[in-house]
Amino acid sequence: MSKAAEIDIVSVSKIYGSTTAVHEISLKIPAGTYCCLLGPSGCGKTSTLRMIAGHESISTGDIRLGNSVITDLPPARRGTAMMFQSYALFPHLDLVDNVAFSLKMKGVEKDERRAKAMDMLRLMQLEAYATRRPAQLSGGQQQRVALARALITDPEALLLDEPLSALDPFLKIRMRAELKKLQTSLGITFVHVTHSQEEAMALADIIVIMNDGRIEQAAHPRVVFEKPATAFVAKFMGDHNVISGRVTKSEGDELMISVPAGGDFLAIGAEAAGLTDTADIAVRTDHVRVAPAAEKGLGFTGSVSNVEYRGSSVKLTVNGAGVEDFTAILSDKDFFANPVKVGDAIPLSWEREDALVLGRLKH
Ligand SMILES: Nc1ncnc2c1ncn2[C@@H]1O[C@H](COP(=O)(O)OP(=O)(O)OP(=O)(O)O)[C@@H](O)[C@H]1O
Repeated sequence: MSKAAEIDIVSVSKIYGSTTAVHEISLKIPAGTYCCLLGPSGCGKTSTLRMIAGHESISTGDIRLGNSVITDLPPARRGTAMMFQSYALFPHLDLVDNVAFSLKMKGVEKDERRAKAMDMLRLMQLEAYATRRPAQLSGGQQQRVALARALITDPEALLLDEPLSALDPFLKIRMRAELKKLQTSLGITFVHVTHSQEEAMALADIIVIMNDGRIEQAAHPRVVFEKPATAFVAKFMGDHNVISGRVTKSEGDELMISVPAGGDFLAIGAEAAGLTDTADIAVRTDHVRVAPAAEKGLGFTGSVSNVEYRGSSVKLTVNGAGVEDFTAILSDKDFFANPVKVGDAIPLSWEREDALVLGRLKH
């Protein structure tokens, strides 16, 4: 296998006619990283991946792989390989010929390319199926053939477009673990497009959250979860309540907002200093307690609108203080020690460090 390479995306845009699908994004993906591009449908993930692969031209900006600028190189000369959502296997060829295909295109002589294809099939634990055709394999096995076919070119970076989406939920989780193991053992850079938060959290060293052609945050999953950079990230990743209001006090990293026709809420964060007009704050759903607030701005009293039992936890939805559909996730133990029902008025509160000031993207 060849060495991993850093991918450096510098002010890259993608414009299709009158649609700007990607707006001047910049991103460094360190060599050997498992990177997930995550976001809702139409946010520009696939366009970004296809520009790295060379299947889509770059409207403005540059992409580097290791020390080379690959912006204008054809896909086969970039040092990248792409695995497609549909796997794109040839139905009439057996596995060896499917896997060896790109070497045949490069003019590699038959014995050599078949030997290399067998090595790849062995790596994917598919050597016993070498003479089968794709239709004679399960979904998970087909996915491994597609991986073998992409990896036979010794890429410095493997690009995967929704690689798990065709699999049933059980297989999805198994293949997810296999992808991670493969990336760790090969040590090459993986860039994986997904719209699943759970998939990205499970796999990535870096999650890149995209919205409307822009990067909202690029960070380790734990950072994204604990310190969402923007209201979009906090809402998209879930597990946070986002409260928006008018700034009434901003001192150092502390901020107080007032919700229209509602309560006042306190939050902390370095972004506080720059916000003078309106601001968004995030409150962790799993750190909310059913108890009066110890300090002004760290809670409110509301009416329970929904109670959802989830096994180890219970999800409460509460409206009050000008805030709608505020979520509190309680452990089953805490909930059943003091159960509440729809229509009850309850106090909710949290600690200072559980309310964060969110930043805003500069457009
Ligand atoms: N060939 C094209 N011509 C015109 N517009 C396009 C083309 N490909 C994509 N777009 C538009 O660019 C935007 C981004 O599309 P893209 O496929 O990159 O998003 P995505 O995040 O991968 O979405 P999905 O998860 O649905 O695949 C969308 O508005 C889409 O309609």
